[in-house]
Amino acid sequence: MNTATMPQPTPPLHSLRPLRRRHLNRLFAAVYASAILSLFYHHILKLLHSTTLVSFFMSFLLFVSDVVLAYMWSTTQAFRMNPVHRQVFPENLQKVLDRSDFPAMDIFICTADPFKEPPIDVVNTALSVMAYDYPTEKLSVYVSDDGGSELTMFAFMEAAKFGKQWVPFCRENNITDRCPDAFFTSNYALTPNTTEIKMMYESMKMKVEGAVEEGKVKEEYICSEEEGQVLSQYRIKDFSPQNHPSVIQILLNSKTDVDSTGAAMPNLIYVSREKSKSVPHHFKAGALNVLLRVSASMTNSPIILTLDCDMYSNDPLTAQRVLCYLTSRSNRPNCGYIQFPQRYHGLNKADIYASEHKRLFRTNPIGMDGLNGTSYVGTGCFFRRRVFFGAPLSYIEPENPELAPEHIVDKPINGQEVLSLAHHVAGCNYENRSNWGSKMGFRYGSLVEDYYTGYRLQCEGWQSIFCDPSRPAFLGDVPITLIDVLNQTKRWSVGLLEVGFSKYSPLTFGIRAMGVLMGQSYAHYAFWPIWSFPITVYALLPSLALLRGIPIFPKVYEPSFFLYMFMFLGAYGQDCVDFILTQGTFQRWWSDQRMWLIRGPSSFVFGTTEYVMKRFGMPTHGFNVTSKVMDDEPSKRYNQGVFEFGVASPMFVPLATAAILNLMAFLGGLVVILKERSFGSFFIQMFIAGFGIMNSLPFYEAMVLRRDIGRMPTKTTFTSTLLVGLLYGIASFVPKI
Ligand SMILES: O=c1ccn([C@@H]2O[C@H](COP(=O)(O)OP(=O)(O)O[C@H]3O[C@H](CO)[C@@H](O)[C@H](O)[C@H]3O)[C@@H](O)[C@H]2O)c(=O)[nH]1
Ligand SMILES: [Mn+2]
Repeated sequence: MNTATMPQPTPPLHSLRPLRRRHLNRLFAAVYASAILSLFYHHILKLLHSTTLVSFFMSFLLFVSDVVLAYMWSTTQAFRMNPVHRQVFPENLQKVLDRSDFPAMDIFICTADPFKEPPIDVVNTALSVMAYDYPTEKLSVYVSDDGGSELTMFAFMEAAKFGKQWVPFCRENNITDRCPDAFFTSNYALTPNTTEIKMMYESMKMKVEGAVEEGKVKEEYICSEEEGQVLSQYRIKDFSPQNHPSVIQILLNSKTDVDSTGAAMPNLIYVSREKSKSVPHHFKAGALNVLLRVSASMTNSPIILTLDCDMYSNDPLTAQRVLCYLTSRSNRPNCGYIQFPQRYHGLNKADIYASEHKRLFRTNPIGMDGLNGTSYVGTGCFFRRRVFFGAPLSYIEPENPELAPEHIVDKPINGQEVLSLAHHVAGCNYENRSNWGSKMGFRYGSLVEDYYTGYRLQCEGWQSIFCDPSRPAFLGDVPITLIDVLNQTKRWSVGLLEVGFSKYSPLTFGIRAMGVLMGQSYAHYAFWPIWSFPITVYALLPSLALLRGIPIFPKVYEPSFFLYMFMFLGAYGQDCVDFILTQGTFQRWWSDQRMWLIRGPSSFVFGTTEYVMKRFGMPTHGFNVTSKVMDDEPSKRYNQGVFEFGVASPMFVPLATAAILNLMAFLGGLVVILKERSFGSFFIQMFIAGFGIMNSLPFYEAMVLRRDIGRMPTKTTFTSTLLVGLLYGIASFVPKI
């Protein structure tokens, strides 16, 4: 596994170094595992000695909670056994590979809704990659528009024109921020040149945003008959996002379109696949498979980059960094993909919603990279096209040989032959009775198609590499309201459970296919939502018992008290250290653990419920696209680090309930302690309630102090207060033991 010393061609293109902290991690894992065993022993004694049904039930709830926590702890150890650090040296690339030998790349950008994903942002993403420091004629950008919208098409027609100025501008001035919006909001040098290009950008932006505001492209924006014809495809009878024929448009052709300096432009192709209400479209995975085939019919590049519409390129050298791994035969001979972390711009200082997902996108991947490679996270990932056609040693031939990864396209991309094949493979019935989605392409069956696809590829024997350069390769938007954040993780929860409880569960199939540690890493995510159980139990049970004056934890100074302390401080402490060591701050870590607690009774519980409903065939939400719109007011509050509630969502109810209950319990607990002089018996319960209060501060503020529109809706506060009353009522029937 440790391959730092493998011979490499000189000069080196990349290096790998295991982190020293792995030794400490392993030692700590052994100590902590023994503590878990002692805790279980303590639990079993308590269960055996419980005298009443009620005390048995409470002990049992706590025991199951701790079993879940221990299981999740065991899965996180896989990430800690061998974390590695990699470096690439793109400056050496051209000594090894001539620029003219760089392989061609197809870049896929997905968008699904022009009102949640502003077309001007999608355009920015596309322009940022079209301007890669890479031979332009080897780049092809394919935009998938699941929103089937003339607004997106219009935005890209404009982008094609502006791109002819933007791409050479970046190249000639050696610009680093090649996403126009990022460039124009940075501290750039004011020259006549930049002022001119800024004006062009602003004029494009105004037209595109104007069209979105109107909801349609006005006649005055349409410059030519050809443009009118393109847009007329959307204006046929019964055309809707859910029901329409395929629309494929070559907006730039690298063979014929040149930029303002006469150099070739990259290909830019717009694709909106055929949709029919009666045919399942498999959301993003379906869109990506259409792009796989459409791109095969046109360019069939051996390397594919997938991007979400909000993830713009922040480093023009990224494609070259990837070549550093793909050209040298590294220690990963079966490397199928290279994943860059999802990183974000515009986070507030404390990252109140923990949108950074540091563990998911940065800490855990270096752990998996030290095993057999990291998971696929949906965006910022470069694949070899070959991985979508079977395992490394068992190639699966697609139904049409023209789609095979080795096939060389020698026909013009705007020729009739290519176009008719492209429309054919973008048809909504094309995949019927085929291997697409099951053995070929991106895999269907989970709402987290990224996680699932990467997982299945790794089970087949493909490996991967995690590349996390210090300048982020891609930057994306974060949701800025709590409900968007919770809905996003709710969707992930549904998708993850779909994998966890499928016949390909990492626990069974995964461990057999890729070994215990890799299997455990994937199981960690598959069972992510089960964290809801211990979090909810710990949020409610100790407080209710405290209010009733029932001690449920060991007394201070009892040996098992120290066990509890060690387990809490040990797990939290290690988590905090890991977080801060990956370029984190204490403040952001605090937000991160708070969001973990918040997700428990909300996203995770509701996600699990939705999963169960789905299993029983009841209608569910599907892929609810996260909004990337930055409205002024919520944006302002987000930047000030204030939580945004605003809507009366049922997901807020358990959270507000726990917040109120913890506060009441803490105050009630003080009374109990003073009355009974029993501080020692209730210390842990007081501590838990107090910890709950510390984490609930934004909730109290939102329920009581705030008057702005983002406050907690009165309805939610009212319902939660009633619920606390109800819970307390039920608890009062419980006899004191
Ligand atoms: O029917 C659909 C639904 C979504 N998308 C696109 O999928 C991407 C991700 O959607 P988003 O709403 O931003 O979801 P997130 O939860 O932010 O995305 C994370 O989780 C998804 C899986 O749930 C992955 O696909 C993403 O890559 C990953 O960043 C966007 O570009 C969408 O346009 C489609 O193309 N078609
Ligand atoms: Mn997203």
